[in-house]
Amino acid sequence: MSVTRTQAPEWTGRLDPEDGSDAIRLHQLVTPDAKRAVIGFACDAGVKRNKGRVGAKDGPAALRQALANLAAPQNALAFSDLGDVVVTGDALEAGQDTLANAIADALSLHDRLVVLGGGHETAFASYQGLRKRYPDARIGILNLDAHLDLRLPGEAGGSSGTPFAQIRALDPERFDYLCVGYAEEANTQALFKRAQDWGVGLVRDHDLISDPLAANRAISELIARNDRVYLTIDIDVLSHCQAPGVSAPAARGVPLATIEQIVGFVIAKAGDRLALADLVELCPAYDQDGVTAKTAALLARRLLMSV
Ligand SMILES: N=CN[C@@H](CCC(=O)O)C(=O)O
Ligand SMILES: [Mn+2]
Ligand SMILES: [Mn+2]
Repeated sequence: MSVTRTQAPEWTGRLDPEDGSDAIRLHQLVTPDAKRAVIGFACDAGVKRNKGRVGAKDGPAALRQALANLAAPQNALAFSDLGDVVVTGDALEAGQDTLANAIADALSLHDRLVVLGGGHETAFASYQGLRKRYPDARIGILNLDAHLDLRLPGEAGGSSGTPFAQIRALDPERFDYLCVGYAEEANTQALFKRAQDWGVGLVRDHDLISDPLAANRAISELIARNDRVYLTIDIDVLSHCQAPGVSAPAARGVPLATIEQIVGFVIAKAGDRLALADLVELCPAYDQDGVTAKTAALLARRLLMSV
């Protein structure tokens, strides 16, 4: 049972020199001390404690691989790779502490950091890292997820199902949480009751299917009343066709184009206030043709490359 930091791997991928200097892919943009950065959280402990199917520990490597060959956009931005925090066995709390400290340090050097999970226990570390960097800020939490993840920690402690209850326990007065894309049948009434008691904003998957812009007003309001926005994307918010490689695939899910629209909207509205985002629950062992990693990489690319 231990926590280690590993160096960033070397990024490699396809090269197209015959097409000239504009034929750039993301692996060619990785450089130290860039404004944007990624860091990985290689951890199975949260999903294991939550009785899910494990494999999220391999998420960061699969995401890097899927990112590497994506084409760079016009006006591409360089980004840094800060390596991984690796949790072996059940050392979840120590891993979350290490990641939170790494995030707080990174946010003084980089203007946007994208954390590659890990299960949704990543979020408890992400939030604490952002809070350490900005102790006095009002932080709005936007979670794109089929699940509310408001379970209470059990005897073993937190898990991938508890991050937002744990965040609230740190400071109930300042808790400001909006969950977008939840599936009614994937959350018990106990969790909905808790969400109501804690003033959680909710936008249902069905509402986003009939109107892709259904969450935009609630998102605008969240951004307007906070100094910082923490965006956390649980890839199981998408349908199992788009995201089979997760612990808990969604039978229905929100369409990818709608999630892309939402991420673009958050970036445009929040600007510099969106300093931290994470992508969680990718489980490569169940990922047919790497489609889930490719999907998650589209979202990570947008977060890294957009101003
Ligand atoms: N990260 C959270 N996951 C879901 C998992 C549900 C399931 O395994 O079916 C939750 O706890 O609600
Ligand atoms: Mn989740
Ligand atoms: Mn989920």
